[in-house]
Amino acid sequence: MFIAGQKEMQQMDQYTMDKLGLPGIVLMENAGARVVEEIISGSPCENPRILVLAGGGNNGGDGFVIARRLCDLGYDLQLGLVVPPDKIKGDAKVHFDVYRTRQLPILFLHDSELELVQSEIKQADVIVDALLGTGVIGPVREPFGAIISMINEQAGKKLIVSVDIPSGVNSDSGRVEGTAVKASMTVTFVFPKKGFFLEDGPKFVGEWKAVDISVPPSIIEDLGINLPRLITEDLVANSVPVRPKDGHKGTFGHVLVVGGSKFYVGAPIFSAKAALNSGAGLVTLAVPESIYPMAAAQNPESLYLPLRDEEGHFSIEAIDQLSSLLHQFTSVAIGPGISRFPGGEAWMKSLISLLTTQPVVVDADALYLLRNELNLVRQYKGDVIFTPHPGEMARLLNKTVKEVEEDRIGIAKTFAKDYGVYLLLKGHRSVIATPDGNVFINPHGHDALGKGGSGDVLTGMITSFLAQGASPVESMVAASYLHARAGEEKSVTLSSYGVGPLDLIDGIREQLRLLWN
Ligand SMILES: NC(=O)C1=CN([C@@H]2O[C@H](COP(=O)(O)OP(=O)(O)OC[C@H]3O[C@@H](n4cnc5c(N)ncnc54)[C@H](O)[C@@H]3O)[C@@H](O)[C@H]2O)[C@@H](O)CC1
Ligand SMILES: [K+]
Repeated sequence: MFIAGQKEMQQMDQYTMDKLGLPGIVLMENAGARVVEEIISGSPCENPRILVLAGGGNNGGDGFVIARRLCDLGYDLQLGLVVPPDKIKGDAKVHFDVYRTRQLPILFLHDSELELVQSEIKQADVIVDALLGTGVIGPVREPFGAIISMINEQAGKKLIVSVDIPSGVNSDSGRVEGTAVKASMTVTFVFPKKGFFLEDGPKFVGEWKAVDISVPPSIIEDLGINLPRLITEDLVANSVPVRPKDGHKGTFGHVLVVGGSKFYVGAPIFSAKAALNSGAGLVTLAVPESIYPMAAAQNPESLYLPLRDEEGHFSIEAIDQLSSLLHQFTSVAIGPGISRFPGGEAWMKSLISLLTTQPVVVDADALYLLRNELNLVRQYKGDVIFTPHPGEMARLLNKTVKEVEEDRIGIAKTFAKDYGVYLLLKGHRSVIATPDGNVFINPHGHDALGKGGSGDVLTGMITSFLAQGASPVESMVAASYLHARAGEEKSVTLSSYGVGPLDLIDGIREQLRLLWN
């Protein structure tokens, strides 16, 4: 499934109207009809009182269709119009005129006391938010702001259905500059909007569903646009490497994890365990020799390469030890727990120069150590995957975290193209970008994952899928999704406070099992 922004939605609507000849009022009628179906199926009681709040743009136009159709179905319905009727134009006016001609119930709220709105909101069982759609610009003006605050007082108590997007959320950035409706459910047209997955958006959108309004599925090809894709369970099922029944440990690849230091003993272990429990045939852990006994005692499932160290971090001799061994590994993860050690930049440079064509996942402080040698990455013959969190991304680009968070898709896309890397920008909703300009968004994520060690688990999973023969995109898509779903599910039994990296690995096994059932 694709994800669209305001401009692309406008292009699609325009194409359907102008080139295919389907009038906008038909699209609006379809849109309203689909929302009505969802309201009925989500209704909290048999005879709900429904309040439709409509603005003056086309989102309000959808609201007039919804209100008319609900009246015709016999529902106890009230339409509240928050703009003066003479402000309604175009397709919305056509449907408004039909509504008026039919003499269906309407309250003119633009010049009435806000107490009236308040009492209507309180009486309703279901509130339909058709105030503002993708056309919102800047913070919501009054009386929208006050009305939205009243709607939000009912959040969690009543069914709040937003039409297309919660009013006040920017469909491109997810930003809420003033206030926005906290929807229980958003029924969106054609494709989910970028704003559902960015910045404030996820906190407002609730459960969402994309519905068909007769914009044809071929439209993306017809318009020749490259939209971000949503990571779905189907995409993941097609991305996780299939295991031949007669496979042996040689079939499933050999992962090398390079990391660890005196202060970070656990990180490389989490990566190694995650790699093994996501199906890798063999996992070797290359750690500084001073932490090797501890690591091996904690994690006997891996093979070990204890490397020369100096004060608890890798020393330059470790590179010589690795040089004749690297060819035997199918995929390599560098970084978990490696730390920022003196001479680390030169150390990283030497290690990257030794690798030939294996896919390499670069994470954590390896990203820091490589920050001034990105040309090496560009020249590398194999695939390189970076998995930064927003802080690491900001450092790679000399930007602030705020700048990164304000343009996650744009930044990920540009970086992946500029340096020829596959990039997984972590966050509440992770963004994946490829060197050829494709973008994927993970709709899952959970605060249970907001702990040290979660990222190491993700790195291990990606490297594991690579070792089993998946492409970089398949590995990132599958790992990101299953990792997030594991966090969500584990939080149900352990609470989001209680989920740790080892629980996460356990949850990933469960997710893999569910995928194949
Ligand atoms: N034919 C089409 O184009 C279709 C459009 N659809 C609906 O149309 C919506 C987009 O319609 P529009 O482009 O008319 O835009 P909206 O209806 O989202 O909003 C535009 C209206 O909001 C006002 N506005 C903008 N920013 C504001 C702010 N900060 N505070 C208060 N008022 C503000 C504008 O003055 C204008 O009246 C979609 O979200 C969707 O619901 C659907 O009906 C499907 C078909
Ligand atoms: K809306």
